[in-house]
Amino acid sequence: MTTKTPLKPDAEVAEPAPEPTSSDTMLQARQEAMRLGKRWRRQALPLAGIGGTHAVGAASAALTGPAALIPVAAGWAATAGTYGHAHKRASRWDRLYAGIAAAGSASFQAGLGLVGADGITASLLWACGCALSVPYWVRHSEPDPDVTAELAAPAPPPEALPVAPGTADRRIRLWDEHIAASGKALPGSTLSDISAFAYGWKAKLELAITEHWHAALQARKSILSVFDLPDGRVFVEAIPGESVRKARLTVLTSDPLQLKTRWQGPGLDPSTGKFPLMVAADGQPLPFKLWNPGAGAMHALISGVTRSGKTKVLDVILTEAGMSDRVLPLVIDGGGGASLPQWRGRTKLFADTPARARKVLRYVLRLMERRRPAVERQGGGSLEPSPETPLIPVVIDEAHKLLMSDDETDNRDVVRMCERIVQEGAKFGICLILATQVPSIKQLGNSTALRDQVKAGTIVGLRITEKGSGNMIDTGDPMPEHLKDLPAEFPDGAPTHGLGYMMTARKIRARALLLENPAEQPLVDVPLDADSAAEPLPALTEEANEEPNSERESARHLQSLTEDPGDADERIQAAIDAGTHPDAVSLMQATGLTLAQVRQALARR
Ligand SMILES: Nc1ncnc2c1ncn2[C@@H]1O[C@H](COP(=O)(O)OP(=O)(O)OP(=O)(O)O)[C@@H](O)[C@H]1O
Repeated sequence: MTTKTPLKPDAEVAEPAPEPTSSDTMLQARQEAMRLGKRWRRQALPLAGIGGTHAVGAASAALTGPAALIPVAAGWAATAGTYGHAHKRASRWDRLYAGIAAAGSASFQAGLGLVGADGITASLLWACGCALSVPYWVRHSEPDPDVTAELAAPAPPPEALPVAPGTADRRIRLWDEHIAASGKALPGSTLSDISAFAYGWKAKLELAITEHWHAALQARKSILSVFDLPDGRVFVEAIPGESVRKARLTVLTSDPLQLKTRWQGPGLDPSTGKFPLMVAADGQPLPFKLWNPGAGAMHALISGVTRSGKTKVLDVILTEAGMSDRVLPLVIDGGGGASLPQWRGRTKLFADTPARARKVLRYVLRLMERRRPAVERQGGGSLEPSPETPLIPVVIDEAHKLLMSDDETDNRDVVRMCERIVQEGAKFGICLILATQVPSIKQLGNSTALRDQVKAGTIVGLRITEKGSGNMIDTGDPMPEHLKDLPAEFPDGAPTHGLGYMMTARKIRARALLLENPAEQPLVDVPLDADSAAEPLPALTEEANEEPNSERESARHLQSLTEDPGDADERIQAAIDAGTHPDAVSLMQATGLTLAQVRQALARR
């Protein structure tokens, strides 16, 4: 029986190599020398220069009479030519270096020509030349690329071929087929940079030319359907600074917001004024800003229906504030002391009736005046929160109860006071943090000033129940979903307390951090700055006849707040200039002043 040895392909049958001849060896040596010469020619240049100088000097020394000048003249000419070449293309320092090298070479040529190139002068020439070459070598320490070796190296394997259609990521296939195809929700769009995270995946979305990323927001329901997901699992957000055709897509395969995320301890960063308040659907924390470094205190509005979790949001804000060495919060509980009971006795001022609320607000307005000289002393700008000048956030829970007026209650004085705080307080380190049931101007006492200033700050929108009520949220970029569409329960039946949106750069569903018992947290006793401390604290104890609900008393309060009656006069003049009929009622409606103020102002005219 015979065994067959497998046949090798023809190319693999090796021929015996022929013996190298001496001319081959010479050729190889020359090629190697040329290769090295090409690679190291820059570094060898100074040595060639020193050698040339040596040769010129030696030749001149060997000759006698005027003939001795010929090599020196030729050497100087070559040196001058070299210097001229270097000078033309070099920087200032290179020119200086080339000049020193040329002068050195010429001097040595003359010196050697005069005294002869004996052992001492030649050694001196080489030693000085090498010393002079050191900066040049340092500068050209990198050899020239070894092109010859690179050409001789085997070619790298070709890059992997693109993935054949049909074998790409399943998500891209679904996208291309059901979203990006012609006639579908986002024709011509592409999905890229897909990355997974603990609860799903993210991708970069690029829409067809002429499209805006808002179109992707509209296509959210189609995307949910294509990826077979329940509502509230797809988010489209703008990418700051990128083209309007690009957006970030977040797809949740599970919902991390279903789990409560507990507050982890104080996180206020004094350098940014921020602390984490909510956790977004992709697991990222969303910070709340108490102040903007360099730009003053930030106002805020927290809104949501009863049991949506807004008091718990205030608990986190108050705890972060109370544990900081540069924040001194004041509390007004519009719920009669039942909304924020854990803060009674734990803040410098705690007001639980409308009359006490007014006292606190008036006190805050006086603090603004007390702090005015400090702002002037620092030459304008805003007071930066510090242990010496603490930020004073005035937190008002159930603020709508104190701001809205009806037939029986006139709260316009409270609105005026709050307006002044939001309009002027930021630079004095004083801000207003309001909690209402609905993010609407109506709940802010129909004050456009309050609405505008609060909108410029932070809005936390928790669940609401009526569509028309979210009019402070439905502006700017469209929301991924209306706050009224937020579910009351998660699929497992657990309530969605704390679920909502923070109107910051990221519009993504989020849930507030939960702090069960704020009373357990140790607070820092922050003293007021000297200017503010001079203002006596209001006594919040007396009960009798506290309610200034009558028109007369409201007007008196307003009058006390308007130090300059010219303010009312200016408003009235502006309203008349704008075409308002000059009767007291029309002017009252147009200016927001009380009837008494309007009458007084008209009497002054
Ligand atoms: N972020 C959260 N995570 C989990 N549970 C929360 C969260 N926020 C609030 N809750 C729970 O929801 C319930 C209601 O919260 P909270 O009192 O803050 O609501 P509210 O909107 O202020 O209600 P009300 O207007 O009636 O005062 C509380 O039992 C609280 O424990």
